[in-house]
Amino acid sequence: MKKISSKYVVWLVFGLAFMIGFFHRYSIGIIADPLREDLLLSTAGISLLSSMYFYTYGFLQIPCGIMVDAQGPRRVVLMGMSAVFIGSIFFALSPTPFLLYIARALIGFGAATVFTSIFKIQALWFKPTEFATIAGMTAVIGNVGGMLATAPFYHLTNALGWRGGHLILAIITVIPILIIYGWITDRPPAETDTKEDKEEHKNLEKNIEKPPQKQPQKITEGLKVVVSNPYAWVNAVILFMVFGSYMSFSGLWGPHFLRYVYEIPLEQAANLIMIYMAGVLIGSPAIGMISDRLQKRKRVLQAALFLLVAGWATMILILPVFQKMWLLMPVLFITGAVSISPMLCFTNTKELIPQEYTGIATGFVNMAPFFGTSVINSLFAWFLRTEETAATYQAGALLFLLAAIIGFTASFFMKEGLEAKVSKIH
Ligand SMILES: NCCCC[C@H](N)C(=O)NCC(=O)O
Repeated sequence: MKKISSKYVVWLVFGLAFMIGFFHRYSIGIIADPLREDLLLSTAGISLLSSMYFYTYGFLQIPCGIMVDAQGPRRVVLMGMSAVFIGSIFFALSPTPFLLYIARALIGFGAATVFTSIFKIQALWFKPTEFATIAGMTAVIGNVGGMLATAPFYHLTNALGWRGGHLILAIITVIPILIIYGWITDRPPAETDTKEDKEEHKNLEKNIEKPPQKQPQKITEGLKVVVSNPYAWVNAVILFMVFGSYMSFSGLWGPHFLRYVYEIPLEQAANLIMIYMAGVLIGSPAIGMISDRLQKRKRVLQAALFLLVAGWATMILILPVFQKMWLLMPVLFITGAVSISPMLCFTNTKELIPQEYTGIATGFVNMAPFFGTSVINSLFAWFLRTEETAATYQAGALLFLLAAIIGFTASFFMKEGLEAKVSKIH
């Protein structure tokens, strides 16, 4: 069977898998009420059900990265998406909460394989000078999945119920499985029709299809290379702080922070979070593109993190004094746009680690945002332990400012890695 030779189509198919995984991440909130009614789940049970995904996803990042480097992204994603498929069917048919938890963990396990795989695909198919742009687009495609899990999923489950909704998700999951199985290779195929592809593949010669390496000593060696690299740790710190705050703000505390501190109804606050998310969606590819154009990761990230510090300071300390809503909107948008800038940390890590270990490196740094979110969420809750007021929300939100300052400071310890890669290719 003739294989796909367009890097954009390959990326898009892996992107669809990433989108499906992201969809599941945010899908429980919408179906919480019917789940409560049908399976008598308590609020704690709903929260555990949602968390099952995050725990498996976070903890499996390194093992998934190891598998990706050893087996190649194609096989790993085929296995992962099959787990998502089976998990979705189990979820849809589950007669008891226990089976529902197992199904959710299976979905989390499957979804966990995709991020490290898509980064490996990007490393094998795209030029180093395109990497940050395509990584930014990957974040967009994931977030679109997250957005589809809101109103559109609400309407779907209204029409078909939560079981029907999950059966539809299972059917959609078959699409990337079939395309990846039949038409996609890990690396650009040696045979290709178009002149552009031939030219491009000549530049990425070392990536041309060859069997993946499987030696076990490679795994230990890869882990050693990644964990002993101080710059991978710097990137992990930035991701822990900045993505931890981003997920904590957009996923949990943001609406209530705006509601109390700006004295607005919760519905308006939730709409304002959409402005922050619009910033994320536009900022992600824009920052990647700027970084690729300038061929700089560190400087671009520093500039973005400086704006992030300014954005949080304005939103938390300055604007509440004046209560100017028309000023809050652009500040939210800009803060969202620069909150996603640490996507450059994945790119930077990939550039500092040999390509054969891109999977392990991506998995290693991608654990940080998940731990960051749980730590920041808990610390924020500590500020609200006695009462929920504008003052306690403002105090909790200072964590975001502090995290941005730490992230900005850490960015001075980054090492630029793109120049070396570009000079090797030309
Ligand atoms: N709203 C969730 C934040 C996700 C951060 C980032 N865009 C991303 O894709 N991270 C990798 C992942 O595995 O989620």
